Amino acid sequence: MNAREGALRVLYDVEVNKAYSNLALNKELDGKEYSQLDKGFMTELVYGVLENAIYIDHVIQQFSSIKLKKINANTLNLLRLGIYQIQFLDKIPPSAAVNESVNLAKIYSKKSSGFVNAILRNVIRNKDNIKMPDVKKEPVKYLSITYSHPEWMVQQFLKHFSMEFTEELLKANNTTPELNVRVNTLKISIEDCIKALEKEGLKVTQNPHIAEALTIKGVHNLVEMELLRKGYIYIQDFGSMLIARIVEPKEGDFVIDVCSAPGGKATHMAQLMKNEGKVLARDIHPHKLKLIKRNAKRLETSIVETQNFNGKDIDGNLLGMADKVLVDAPCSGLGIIRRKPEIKYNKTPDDINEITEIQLEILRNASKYVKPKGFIVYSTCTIEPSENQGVVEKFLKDNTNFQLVNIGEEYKDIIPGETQGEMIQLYPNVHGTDGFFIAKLQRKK
Ligand SMILES: C[S@@+](CC[C@H](N)C(=O)[O-])C[C@H]1O[C@@H](n2cnc3c(N)ncnc32)[C@H](O)[C@@H]1O
Repeated sequence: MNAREGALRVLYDVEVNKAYSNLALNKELDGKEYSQLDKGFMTELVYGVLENAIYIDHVIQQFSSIKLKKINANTLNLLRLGIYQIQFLDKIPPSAAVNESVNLAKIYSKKSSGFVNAILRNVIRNKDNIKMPDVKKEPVKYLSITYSHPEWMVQQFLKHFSMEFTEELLKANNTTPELNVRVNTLKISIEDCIKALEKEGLKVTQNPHIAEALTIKGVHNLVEMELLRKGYIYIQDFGSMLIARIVEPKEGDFVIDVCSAPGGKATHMAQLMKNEGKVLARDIHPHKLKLIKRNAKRLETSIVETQNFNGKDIDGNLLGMADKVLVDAPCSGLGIIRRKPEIKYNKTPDDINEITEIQLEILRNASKYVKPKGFIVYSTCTIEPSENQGVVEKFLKDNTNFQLVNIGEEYKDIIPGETQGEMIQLYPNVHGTDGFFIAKLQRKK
């Protein structure tokens, strides 16, 4: 098995079985004997194809008389893999890209090896003459093909942002995020952790806003990293870390995290509480509670208690009991396209309308657990205003007993970039973080 074959299998899984790219890739990497080099190359191929799939399909359609819909999944993915290497990877000789795809076609899609060969050779000959839509006449189509985002998504972004901002956002969505980790200060001091990472030959930078947040460079094998396995660090985006910081739980607090799996923010809150008090970590999916438990065990956050509970229901036993409540709501994920590029192809405009109803219902129910003068934080990893400000504004309309905390002002020391308003929105192209939204509300009495 080589990297290209592994990549083909992962792409099949993502396209046909609708698997998440990160999970499908881990499944392929797990337990198979790939070299370190092959693992890296396979990851690059999978994400490269997924990030650029609309553009690549546009190229295929220019050279194929057969419509894309009529081409079977393996043949199509072999063409995509070939074109990605020809068009985006200077280090691969184009002839090698063609030969490898043709050889794999002989195994995975026997009758189409001639077709794969013909299309890829044609692409090599015409690689600098790919026809693109005119940006002035068809801006949506141009952005959609150039940056491989579906047209409806581009239109949605253009409703809220300028052409220039949208283009920067789409570009940023196709980049690989840097590796951010949170130091688990329950087990190690920040200073000692930085020293230990540097001892492993890694380049470490401490975030200027959040002391426990580090960026590390030079990691070859994350899974084998001792500091990670032993719970000294937790992989987490800066934007995500900001959320627990804005919940700002104190030692001894009772906190409810109503949508908590896999427990990134729940364990961070327990860390900020120095393992004193209680974090009730709930989720609708029982199998995901295992992930929270595993993380809490590894990080030694002993105050995290898991519970299977649907946020669409109300728990009469907890009314007015919590000092702080976190609703890290399920969302369209338009802020984490860098990590899960398949979001671009799997989501529809209807998904957004549907999810806003659920988000509002979960927020309404969760607010009932807040003590007088207590707080509730609503966060998502999307940049779609109807799921963010839209939900909060609707909530505030019928819940006049809550008021917004001006987090742009109150937490300006930890929020990256320019001062923001009462609610904050982070963007990959502006802040270099995932596209998180955060609002904090206080119960008046
Ligand atoms: C954005 S993720 C949470 C991430 C988590 N807070 C963290 O920091 O690791 C949203 C979670 O909400 C859960 N979820 C979806 N619908 C839910 C519902 N109706 N009630 C409770 N949890 C729900 C999903 O299973 C998912 O784990």
